[in-house]
Amino acid sequence: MAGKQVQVRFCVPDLQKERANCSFNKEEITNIFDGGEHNTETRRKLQNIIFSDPNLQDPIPPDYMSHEQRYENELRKAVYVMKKFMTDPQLQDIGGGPEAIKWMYNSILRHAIHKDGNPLMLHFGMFLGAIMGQMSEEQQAEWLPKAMSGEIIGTYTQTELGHGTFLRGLETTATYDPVTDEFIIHSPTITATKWWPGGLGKTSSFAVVMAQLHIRGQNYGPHPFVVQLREHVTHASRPGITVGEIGPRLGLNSNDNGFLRFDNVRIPRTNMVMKHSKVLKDGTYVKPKSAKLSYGVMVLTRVGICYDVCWQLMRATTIATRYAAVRHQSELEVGEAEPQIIEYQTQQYKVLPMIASVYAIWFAADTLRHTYMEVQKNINKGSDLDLLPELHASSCALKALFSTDVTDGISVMRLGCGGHGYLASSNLPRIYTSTTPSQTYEGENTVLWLQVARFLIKSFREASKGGRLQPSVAYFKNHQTQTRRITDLSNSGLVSGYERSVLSMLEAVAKQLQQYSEEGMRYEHAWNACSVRLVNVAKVHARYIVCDQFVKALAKYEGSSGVRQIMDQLCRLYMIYSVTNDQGILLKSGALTPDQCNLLEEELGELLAALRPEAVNLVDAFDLHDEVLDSTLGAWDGDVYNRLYNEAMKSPLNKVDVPDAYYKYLQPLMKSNL
Ligand SMILES: CCC/C=C/C(=O)SCCNC(=O)CCNC(=O)[C@H](O)C(C)(C)COP(=O)([O-])OP(=O)([O-])OC[C@H]1O[C@@H](n2cnc3c(N)ncnc32)[C@H](O)[C@@H]1OP(=O)([O-])[O-]
Ligand SMILES: Cc1cc2nc3c(=O)[nH]c(=O)nc-3n(C[C@H](O)[C@H](O)[C@H](O)COP(=O)(O)OP(=O)(O)OC[C@H]3O[C@@H](n4cnc5c(N)ncnc54)[C@H](O)[C@@H]3O)c2cc1C
Repeated sequence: MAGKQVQVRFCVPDLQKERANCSFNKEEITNIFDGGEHNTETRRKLQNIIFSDPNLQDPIPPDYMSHEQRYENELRKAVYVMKKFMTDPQLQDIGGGPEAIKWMYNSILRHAIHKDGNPLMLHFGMFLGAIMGQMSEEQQAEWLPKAMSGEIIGTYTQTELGHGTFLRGLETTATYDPVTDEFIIHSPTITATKWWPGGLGKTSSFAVVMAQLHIRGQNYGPHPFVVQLREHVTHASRPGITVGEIGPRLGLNSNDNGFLRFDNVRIPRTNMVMKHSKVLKDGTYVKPKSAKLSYGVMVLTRVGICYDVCWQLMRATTIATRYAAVRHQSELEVGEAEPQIIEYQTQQYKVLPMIASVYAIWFAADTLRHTYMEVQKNINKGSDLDLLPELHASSCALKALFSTDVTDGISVMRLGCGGHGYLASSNLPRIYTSTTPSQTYEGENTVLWLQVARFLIKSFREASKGGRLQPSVAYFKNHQTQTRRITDLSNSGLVSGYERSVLSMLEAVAKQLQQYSEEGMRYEHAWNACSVRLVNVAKVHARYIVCDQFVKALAKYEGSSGVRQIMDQLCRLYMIYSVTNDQGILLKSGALTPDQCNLLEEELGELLAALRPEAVNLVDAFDLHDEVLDSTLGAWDGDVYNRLYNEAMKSPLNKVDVPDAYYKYLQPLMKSNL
């Protein structure tokens, strides 16, 4: 919706009623998701400035624009935002400049400005991420100011036509020529063509390129290099560079995801990204502390995705919950007025566990972010990298779990809005199409689950030998002495049920791996033959992490009793929702009995009823501006039917009563049948 309005405080009677009684302080919850009162204040100031700026509005709804118009419109806004942040005095007051742009693009506000992708997204995300996280200090001094000011625009090009997942299989080469002190970047085959990177097609003048490093005939594996793709000023693609856009996609079509080929393009040796590995002038290769440090930008982005999908779930739950309070349908009692659909327990079961999931995701993402910062600190200090496997496994687990949960959750929110949820103006289709690729990019989820399983199996074997365990698998140490069944159904009891199920699943799959090996199967094939089970155990371990973090976050919470109480209920709901969904697994492992499952299902119904009166207040507490929601069904005022009608009026087909197509096609047909 091309919204012009700012927050309207009128709301329909259904929502007035929902908002009349609220048992908790909404602002306290808003502050949690902003990361503190100060951030809430900054965000609100920022959104007031941004949303009242006519230059950041869309001239027509993007759904009615062509591919080129969408790209141009988003690029116009992205560049305007950059200029505005550099010059607008109102924004200097709240800390304008490049850091603030980065802050804004790493917040939920980016979804309000750019409705379906942003050609500069990769610049602010992975290009700057590679400069700041992967370049030496001298390199940063050279590249960072140019990238921050927009003098150069960059992207991150790793995936090729032939290989996305298997990085060691990348075909682009960077061959060192000691005579000229240059690397030669080359795409030897069609499958070596870089394919997918955001902002690559028409926007970026530079790229971080992942290529196999060759020195004197030896391959040192994939490493990052900075390559200039387009000329300054004219922006023409440079000699030896073939670059363009890859065409329409399921969503995110305002971005210019691109392809790129190199024909023996020479770059200075110092364009190799050299914080971790280096190549000296004489061709000596200096090894990094860990070969996987060059994968660091991906790890950072996986952490970012956990937050990003959480914002998408906040948007979808806000829309579906408000709509469920406004929509009346069918009857609970024959002859009575049609109830709000949120009165149906099945509707509550759609929205409330997803609201609880927002909290669960947020707390686990926060812990992951702290682990990331800890590892970064250690890398910068040059200290040991003990926590690197933990960070890798947890970031893979949570990125895979949250991207799946949220994509599924958004789909449930859309279905929960009936037919209107299918309309573009509800914004649920676009929220879905811009979230579902997070299951593929930054590591295809099945592949990430298998990385988690690798870590689990290794840790399980370590535990059996009494070895050192990383924090997320510290619970493995008890596995030989523990009985399987849990006796109490408290939150910590249920967390323990997950632990025991993971251990039981691991025990079984480790046994199967062992058996295959003893039968003479090579380990890799035994692994493949067990991989469905391995993925399953990785998923249960990930759910364990999230449940455990939710319980721990609440144990530390020091806010008001009202907020504490509602979060306790949400945590309990998340636990029971998860356990009852996974009951087959918990029953099979012997952690739960059927009677215990019945008790939990009863409690689930009670929790839904207890939380139902707070549903609208809970989503209000996310404090999402109408521009962030961009939805006919989810706006704060709940004026759903007028909004739906007004949006329909914007369809270009409604400009005339009888369209030209009638005269061209239909009239001849209808005439001939007269
Ligand atoms: C936002 C929108 C924009 C989107 C952008 C993109 O999509 S950009 C494109 C995004 N593209 C993708 O995301 C591509 C996804 N693919 C990949 O990330 C990798 O190819 C891989 C991780 C699947 C395998 O890598 P491999 O074949 O090199 O490794 P291996 O399996 O042989 O394991 C060897 C050891 O390395 C360990 N280890 C591995 N990674 C890490 C790490 N990051 N840190 C630390 N450790 C790591 C692993 O645990 C194992 O340890 P162990 O057990 O020996 O102690
Ligand atoms: C919207 C979008 C934006 C993107 N942006 C960028 C970008 O900016 N920069 C960039 O470099 N890339 C980008 N990508 C590419 C993305 O990172 C890759 O698509 C992703 O890593 C998956 O790789 P693939 O496409 O080669 O899939 P494949 O690896 O070919 O996966 C296909 C199937 O094979 C299975 N499979 C593969 N390997 C294994 C295995 N070892 N074990 C079991 N199953 C396996 C997978 O599970 C999957 O089911 C983007 C992709 C999308 C969709």
